[in-house]
Amino acid sequence: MVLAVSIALTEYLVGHYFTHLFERTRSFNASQLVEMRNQISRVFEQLHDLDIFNQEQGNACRKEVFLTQAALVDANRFIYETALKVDGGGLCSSYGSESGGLSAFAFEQSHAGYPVNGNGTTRTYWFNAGVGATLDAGEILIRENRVHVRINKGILLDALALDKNVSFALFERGKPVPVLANHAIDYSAEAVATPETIVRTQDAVFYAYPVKWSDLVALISVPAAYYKTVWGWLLLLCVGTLAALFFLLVYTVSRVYRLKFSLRAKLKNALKESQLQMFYQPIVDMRSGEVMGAEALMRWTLDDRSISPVEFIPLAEANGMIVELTEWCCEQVAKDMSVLLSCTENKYVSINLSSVALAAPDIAKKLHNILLRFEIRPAQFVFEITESFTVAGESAQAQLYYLHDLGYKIALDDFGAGSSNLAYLERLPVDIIKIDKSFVTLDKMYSADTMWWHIIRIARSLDLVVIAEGIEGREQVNPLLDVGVKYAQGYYYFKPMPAEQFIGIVTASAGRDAGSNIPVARLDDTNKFEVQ
Ligand SMILES: Nc1nc2c(ncn2[C@@H]2O[C@H](COP(=O)(O)O[C@H]3[C@@H](O)[C@H](n4cnc5c(=O)[nH]c(N)nc54)O[C@@H]3COP(=O)(O)O)[C@@H](O)[C@H]2O)c(=O)[nH]1
Repeated sequence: MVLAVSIALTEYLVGHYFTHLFERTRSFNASQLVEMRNQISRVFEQLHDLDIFNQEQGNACRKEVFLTQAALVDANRFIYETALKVDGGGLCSSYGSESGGLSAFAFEQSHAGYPVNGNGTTRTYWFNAGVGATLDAGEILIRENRVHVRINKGILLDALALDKNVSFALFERGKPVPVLANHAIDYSAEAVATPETIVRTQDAVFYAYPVKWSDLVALISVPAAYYKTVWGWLLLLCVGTLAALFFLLVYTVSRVYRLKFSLRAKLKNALKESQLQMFYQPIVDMRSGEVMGAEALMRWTLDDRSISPVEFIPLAEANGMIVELTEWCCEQVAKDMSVLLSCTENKYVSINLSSVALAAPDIAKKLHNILLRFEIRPAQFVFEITESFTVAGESAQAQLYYLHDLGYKIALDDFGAGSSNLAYLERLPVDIIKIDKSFVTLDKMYSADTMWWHIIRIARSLDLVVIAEGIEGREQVNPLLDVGVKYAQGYYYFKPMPAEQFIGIVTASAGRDAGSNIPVARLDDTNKFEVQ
């Protein structure tokens, strides 16, 4: 896999490099070539003028003609030689004679050249890299009408500024000998036949493309070693990345593991160091707004950070601390609420009873003893259990009956969210069901025949008190009241709060009730549905 990825990356990078070279040489064909042609054109213009003048003077190879040309060659270092055609078929050369060093010009007789049209004239180029040709491999012959110029091919290739390991050559299609090359280059018929794709051989990597200004093909190549080097580095990079990812994974897992462990250790200290606190979320009679009671919810503040019970209760369940935590919770709630409950017979408070805690022998007895110590009336105390009760087994069920027989109320929390809630209604001594907040969201409230409506029908037929959880807006209230649900808990009414604040709210509303004739509801006797 690493191998495949590194090869794919190498192909991509080498391809990218070739595209870059391709763009560079293409722009050479455009801008650099234009610049080069401009320079050459200026020379040709002067030579044309000379040619016209010479024709007017009889068109012979006279001294002024070759002297003017020699001066031109002198002024333009890239020109080796210039020549004008004179009467009789000869060439008057800048070398100073009619034949001059112009044996190279004979090259045009035997080779076709590459015509390039522009500015109403045709300029023909001859390149030569072939063996035994009369035109030097390092030069280019150009002819326009009667004017001939032999220039240094470096003017073309130097402009490319290619790396020394990059070979660039122009080929005639099908001919393996380059007409122009910066240095020795192998011919790849496959690359020329499939332009703009990368072709690899044992020795080199090729990329070919057609040259716009002629029917030549440009072939770029780099040594195979270049490809291998890139591939080697990428392979190393892939292996390195994989190793780094592996170490990162190991590090993350070990960190999370350590954090969990330390959280567990910190939870053990939390009780001793008074980091735990009980909050109370009021439960309200939606008809009158009267606060009927509260659900006690545990809070843990560690280093100014509040840790959610969703995080630490399962941790306590897993490491055997849940019994200790539940006993502490029961005692704290009893401490916080005993005075209030003794003064307000119609109010109640509930605590959450984890099924794991309930599986512990004698937990029910211990909780009852705590509540006895604080003289809490069982009718004012509710134990909330959830669907996870299935894991608790026979003894948990027996303990729940024990509490119920003593007069405590049992509420089935998050009703509907779990899969075995209906079975609980048969098996367990349930007095109250709390409809899970996921069933009474606004979108579900106004659609007919949804689950919450069926839950209420079941509760009604079993004569159970129903509390709707998660009431966040006024819009959820009326549909619930319409079907006879009276009690609710949620942010619309109150968020969970410290004990003093809750006691303040209850005390204030009790005072108001006393003066305002609002009938004081009792959970015991108002919990029956008015049958419609
Ligand atoms: N065994 C124990 N379980 C406990 C105890 N204390 C809490 N818990 C359980 O932890 C769960 C998360 O509780 P918490 O973060 O406290 O969230 C409660 C409310 O704050 C929240 N809530 C109440 N009203 C709304 C609302 O309108 N919208 C909204 N999005 N959330 C709201 O719901 C949580 C109470 O849910 P429930 O218990 O299902 O009635 C939670 O499961 C607690 O039971 C503990 O001491 N022991």
